[in-house]
Amino acid sequence: MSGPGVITAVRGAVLDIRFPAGDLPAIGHVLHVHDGDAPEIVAEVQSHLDREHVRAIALMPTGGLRRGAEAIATGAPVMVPVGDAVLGRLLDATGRIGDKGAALPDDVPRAPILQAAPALADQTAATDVFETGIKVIDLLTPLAHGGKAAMFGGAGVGKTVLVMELIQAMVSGYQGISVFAGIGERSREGHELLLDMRNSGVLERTVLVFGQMNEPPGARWRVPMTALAVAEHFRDQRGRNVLLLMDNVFRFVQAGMEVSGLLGRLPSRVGYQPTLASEVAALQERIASVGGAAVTAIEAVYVPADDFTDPAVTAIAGHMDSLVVLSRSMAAEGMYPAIDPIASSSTLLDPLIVGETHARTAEEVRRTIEHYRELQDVISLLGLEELGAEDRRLAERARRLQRFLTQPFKVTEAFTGTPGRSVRLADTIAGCRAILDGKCDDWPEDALYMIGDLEEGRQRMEARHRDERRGDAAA
Ligand SMILES: Nc1ncnc2c1ncn2[C@@H]1O[C@H](COP(=O)(O)OP(=O)(O)OP(=O)(O)O)[C@@H](O)[C@H]1O
Repeated sequence: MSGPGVITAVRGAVLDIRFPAGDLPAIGHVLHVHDGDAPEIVAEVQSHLDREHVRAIALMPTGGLRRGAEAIATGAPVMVPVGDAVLGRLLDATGRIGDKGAALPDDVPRAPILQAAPALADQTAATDVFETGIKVIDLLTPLAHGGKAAMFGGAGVGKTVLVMELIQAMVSGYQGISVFAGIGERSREGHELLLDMRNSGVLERTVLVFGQMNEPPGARWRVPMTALAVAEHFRDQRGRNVLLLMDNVFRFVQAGMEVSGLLGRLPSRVGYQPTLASEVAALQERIASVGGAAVTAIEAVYVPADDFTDPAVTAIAGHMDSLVVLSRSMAAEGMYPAIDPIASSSTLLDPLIVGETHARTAEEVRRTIEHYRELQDVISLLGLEELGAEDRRLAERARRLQRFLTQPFKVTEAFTGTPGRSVRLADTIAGCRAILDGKCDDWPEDALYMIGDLEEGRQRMEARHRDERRGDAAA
């Protein structure tokens, strides 16, 4: 532990601190800065400038901080409260309570936010399917229990709605602990989530950690690490399964880019930090299953300017087991959830894991929709009628499959007016099989739009026939 340091420069979130020569705190260690009666500021050492000076990034606003203030190094990384005491609570990146509730007990266990990933030999592979009740996900991009899944999409295509629906679907039926990390998004969304969780009774098994867009870059950059420290404690000390939800991981990369710029480092490709790949890996590799306890991660990833070749997007995608890609054109057509059946994928979609029927059905659904897309140019020029009989049949089935894979969500009930549906995987597969096998060829397309299982479509169709007959009789 070093003796107290003295702040020699403050430039926004960047602090330079002088320590006695030969007694510098290590990189990644925390500094507690005190300036008179002002509240304590927590900062993290980022570089050693010379034998006496370190440069640190503050994880809190530094407004009003003066040169000459004292910085105390504790000889450890930022330590945040973990364990049962934080269940049902909202924390910030430095572990302070953000929900106006009671203070935490003094003896609450604490864990460092920076830790190494578990050794590869200790990790267990993720091959059990985590059913979500969302048709298109369960069929085409199954999520792994203990795996990592990312929802990729540009602005406003439905990432947050999808993550919220997954929270609804998974947390309520889940026996483990859930940890939600809100990274760099609107702070309103965080408070809405807290209220929703409290009302649905899942809050007591959940920990919320927020570093939203109104907070300094250091906080947004460290908040996923804080969430991980909480998740790792439940996994390693308590042997509990943990569901880790992160919205939005792109904001973590962006905050890292801001920090890198503030520290005066030269940018790399597309202006990103030169350490992009290692920063993403340091986060993603800690999300692992060890000794029978699994951490399952669901991450929303913003895709800047809908460019899927963006270096941040590709760096994150490389770590995922399931890639859920949201499509702007599907969102524009109202085909929600706007999950692109062709671009999305999952390593679980293998006959040895999900079984022969599931894998074959998924493959046929994909092939049919892909073939329809290839025909799209011809159709828009000449119309569906000009296709050959075989192509036309395929195109009609593809359109029915696309509609069957839409689904009303529970979280959108309030503004769509349609109650949410959850569909069992077996019913999803049976529905797609029926469409592929031509059993719904004479159904009107809109009977399949925004329904749960196929039975609901049948009821909708029969109700419509009844109405028509009644109308005919009245006429
Ligand atoms: N499943 C859905 N059903 C109906 N409407 C939806 C659905 N998903 C998204 N929407 C519509 O799209 C809008 C944007 O969704 P959302 O906020 O999830 O997008 P986002 O990708 O998270 O956006 P941002 O990048 O701005 O955070 C919603 O407000 C809603 O109107």
